[in-house]
Amino acid sequence: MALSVRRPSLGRRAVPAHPPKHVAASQSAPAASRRGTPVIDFKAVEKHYDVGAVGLDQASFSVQRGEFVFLVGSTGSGKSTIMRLLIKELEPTGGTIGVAGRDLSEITRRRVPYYRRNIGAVFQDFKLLPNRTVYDNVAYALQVTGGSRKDIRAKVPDILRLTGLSTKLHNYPDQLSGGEQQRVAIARAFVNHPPLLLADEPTGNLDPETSIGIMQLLYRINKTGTTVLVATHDHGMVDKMRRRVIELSKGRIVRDEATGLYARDESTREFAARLRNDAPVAPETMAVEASRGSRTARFREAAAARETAEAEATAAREAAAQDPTPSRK
Ligand SMILES: Nc1ncnc2c1ncn2[C@@H]1O[C@H](COP(=O)(O)OP(=O)(O)OP(=O)(O)O)[C@@H](O)[C@H]1O
Repeated sequence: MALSVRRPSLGRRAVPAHPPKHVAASQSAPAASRRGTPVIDFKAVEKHYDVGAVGLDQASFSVQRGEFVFLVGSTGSGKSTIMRLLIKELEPTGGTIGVAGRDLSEITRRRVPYYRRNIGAVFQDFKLLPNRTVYDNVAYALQVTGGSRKDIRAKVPDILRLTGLSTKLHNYPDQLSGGEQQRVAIARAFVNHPPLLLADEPTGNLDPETSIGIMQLLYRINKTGTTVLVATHDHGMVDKMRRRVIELSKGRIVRDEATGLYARDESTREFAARLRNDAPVAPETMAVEASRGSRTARFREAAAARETAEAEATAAREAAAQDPTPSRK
């Protein structure tokens, strides 16, 4: 279940060069206290690699059951580190990580394979077994977790139908397109119906059309109640889906929006400052404004409020004109 460090891919949109150091995570994300035990709970998590590289720096965020969350950020910002910590391929150097209420530091090495059964993982490079058919690749995931033959016969065709692979079950991976191979990888990750699905650059090697199909599939899986965490550079996808977005920069969480874009939306003040070539707005203010919704949405709200006020004033004028009662001085 190795997660490899991603190589930068072309066409990525840069995140701000100097994002705010601290942004209160979950400013617009669901409040954990209101919604029970989070599926993922990072508290001040640090990951410093032996060579001195910072993987994560005081990262705190939580994800509730059934959420669909994008992790975004430039290359080396810490997305894969989060994924690898979640599957216990890495240990944090500080802070605590909870999964479904369980402190991961309490899971012994021997118990890690059992823990991982609750997590489906999908990677950019598919990691399929080349000498096994589609059916066997998926069945294998059940075999290694002790699934019976009956279990396999019942579950594999089901998941192949869900992932649109029913006609490809006898194909080998090299007889499939990239998108189909990724579907097999998702089928394999989801055949046990894990409550948590992690996808690290699931559309990284795929063309835009195929990427949409893969995202739709992840969305469908999310609709079954599975919590989905996707690390991606695919800004088109993030912008289309309008789901929760957590942005990392140099291991820090710099943005957490309930329905975000890939790149932080520009606030009205930032826009004005840019137009006037003013002094920059304080980053904390920008982040708070950004978390309140897009500029377009605010313009629409303001216009709607103006229209309502005008309609009310007109109605009041008309009512006054029809009212024969003289007004008291
Ligand atoms: N095994 C490792 N040993 C040393 N440093 C590492 C290791 N893995 C990651 N790092 C460093 O930790 C930081 C975060 O890396 P990580 O792979 O989490 O970033 P990322 O956001 O997933 O990047 P990408 O988008 O390129 O996949 C980077 O500076 C990276 O060089």
